[in-house]
Amino acid sequence: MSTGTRVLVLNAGSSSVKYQLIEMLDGSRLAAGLVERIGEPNGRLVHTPRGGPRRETLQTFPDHGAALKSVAEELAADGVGLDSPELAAIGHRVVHGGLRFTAPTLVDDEVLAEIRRLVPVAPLHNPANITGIEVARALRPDLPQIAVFDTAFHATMPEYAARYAIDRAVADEHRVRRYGFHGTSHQYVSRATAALLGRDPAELNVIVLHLGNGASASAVAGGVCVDTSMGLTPLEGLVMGTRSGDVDPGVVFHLHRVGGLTIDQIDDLLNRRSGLLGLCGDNDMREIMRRSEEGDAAARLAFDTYVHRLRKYIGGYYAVLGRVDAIAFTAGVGENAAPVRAAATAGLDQLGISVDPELNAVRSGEARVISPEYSRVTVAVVPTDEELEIAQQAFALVHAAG
Ligand SMILES: Nc1ncnc2c1ncn2[C@@H]1O[C@H](COP(=O)(O)OP(=O)(O)O)[C@@H](O)[C@H]1O
Ligand SMILES: CC(=O)OP(=O)(O)O
Ligand SMILES: [Mg+2]
Repeated sequence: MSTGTRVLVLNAGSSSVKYQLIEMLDGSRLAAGLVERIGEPNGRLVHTPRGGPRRETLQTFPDHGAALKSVAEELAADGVGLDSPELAAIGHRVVHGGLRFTAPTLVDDEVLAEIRRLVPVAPLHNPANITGIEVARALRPDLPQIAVFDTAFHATMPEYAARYAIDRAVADEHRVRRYGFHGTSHQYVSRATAALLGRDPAELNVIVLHLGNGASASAVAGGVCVDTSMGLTPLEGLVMGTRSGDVDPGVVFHLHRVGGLTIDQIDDLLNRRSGLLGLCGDNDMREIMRRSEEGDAAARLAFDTYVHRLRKYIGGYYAVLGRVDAIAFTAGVGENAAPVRAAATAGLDQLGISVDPELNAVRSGEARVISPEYSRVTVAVVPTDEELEIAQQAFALVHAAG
């Protein structure tokens, strides 16, 4: 077994790779960075070494392989290269683990083949995750490559929450059910919320709202996921940057039969050209808030539609849980967009949900409570840290195996 104490975490997205090199002895970041716009002419790599100034590289990264090679060079330049004996494992975010992968898993050829088999149900994500694993494996074939799945935390959902009400035999044959995603974040944030409140996660009921590019809500009862908004694929649920979230499946039939769109065109429409982008031409919440403050009607509608869907899930999960102790906002929008938090919780005092405008306006990278003392439900902003969670799970597996 490796005696290393560091884990490199790769979170490969469709056009980006986020990475962190973490020292597991104290959880500190030795380096962190992001490669974005992979495959486009104006690619960008931002690398931040521990303690040092961040370095930016503007160049074209034709594919994920090229991006990861540049990441390896940046790490080597800091003296913490991929060849370091202190590296214990490489942890990979893998979005869809299907029915089989409900725990962190050491990747071999057979596991990789199963992750590839799941590409049709995570077309935006699993292909990039696979590339990340393949490139990392080529660079360090001797190191354990460990996959940590977005779906894993949701495997505890009761069957009545996971099932769609469609013919059971058909559903079972094709493994059609709700899997849920962003599980690593929901798990981390629900625990961090308990820590913020000084409570035992086992006795806390939390609604977690992960609002990033993809967005999902979950109901977590005593540390266990009991429902989540994403489904067979990361398309169901909340309004997202470019994804529609919930639509009547009849919309698909109609667009095909009457609108003449092919299934692939509808897939592209709902996954890449809908959500905030489809409603107003922008998928960045900052831009949408700026435009709507200037009175732009399309941006205002996009904001209102986004918030309305969010409120429906908050109400729904309130009923699912029966008793809610905390609501936690996380990810890019949840952590930064105070107007979204305010609008999503406005007028819910009857449910014991209140937000203090001054606390809500505070900008900080720390977990913090934004509800007043009298609010029965604690509303909080709890920054997610999927990379740390992935590193911890990967490191624990390496040690358990050793
Ligand atoms: N200061 C901010 N105010 C409002 N929204 C923000 C802010 N910073 C980031 N965001 C939003 O966060 C989103 C990205 O969230 P993030 O969690 O980083 O996404 P992902 O990890 O899914 O790529 C973007 O759509 C952006 O609009
Ligand atoms: C599953 C998912 O939607 O992930 P992301 O938010 O990274 O797109
Ligand atoms: Mg994210």
